[in-house]
Amino acid sequence: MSSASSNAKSPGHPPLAIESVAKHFGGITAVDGVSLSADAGEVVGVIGPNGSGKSTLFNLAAGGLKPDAGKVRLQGIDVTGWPTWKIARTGISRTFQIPSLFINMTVRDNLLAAAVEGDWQRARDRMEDALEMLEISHVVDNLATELSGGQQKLVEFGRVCMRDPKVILLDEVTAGVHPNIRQIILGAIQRLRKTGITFLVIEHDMEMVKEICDRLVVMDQGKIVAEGDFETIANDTNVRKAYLGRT
Ligand SMILES: Nc1ncnc2c1ncn2[C@@H]1O[C@H](COP(=O)(O)OP(=O)(O)OP(=O)(O)O)[C@@H](O)[C@H]1O
Repeated sequence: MSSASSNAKSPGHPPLAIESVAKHFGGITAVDGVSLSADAGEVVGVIGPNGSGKSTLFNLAAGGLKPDAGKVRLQGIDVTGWPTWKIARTGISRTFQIPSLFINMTVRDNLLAAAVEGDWQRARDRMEDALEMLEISHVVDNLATELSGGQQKLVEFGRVCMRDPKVILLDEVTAGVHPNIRQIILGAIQRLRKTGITFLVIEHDMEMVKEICDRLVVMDQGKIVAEGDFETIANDTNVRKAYLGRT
């Protein structure tokens, strides 16, 4: 797991800064000039109705997509348009709504395959930490196909931890999982944020958002329409319009 010192803020540079990014798909504007930055150890919730641009924003930050305009900076380094593997090695790592594991490999090999360092002892230590934190040590020799959907989400979270991340993007990580697994995930986020890791989380589960997020940004039609703490957002008219539609 990363140490607090290795995730220390570079002076003047937030861990993650997204600056006026935009992405179009043909005639559709999926993300329309979004700016967002997050501090070390902060958990920022990204919410909004279906199709509002949340996943596209994650893809722009993590390298799955290249923005048509704008910049993504990681601790001040311009990583805009870098390939996913290079961005992951630099420190932004993400999970997907549907876990993307190597299904015919064991949990152990799935974790070790995500290691970024050539030092195998450190990689094994990091794996042991992840297995213990996520309470999946007992399935370490199981194939990914033998796991429940919730356990697969835990392994995907573990794979992110193997990459020594500074910023973790979680895409609906607790959707559809058993309450016990949800608690394990919440505990892991709390533990990792204390080491200085920054989180951006896409969530539809408002209880989770209320429990874990320091700040929320609300997206609608590719733009940020509101920003603030849970109470502020819950009472914001733009947010109600976004979720309930316009008259
Ligand atoms: N690869 C693509 N090609 C064409 N249009 C796309 C593509 N990806 C996303 N879109 C469109 O961009 C808009 C934003 O989609 P996006 O998936 O980012 O929204 P979202 O907020 O993550 O939605 P959800 O909550 O349903 O996952 C939608 O209109 C979607 O149809």
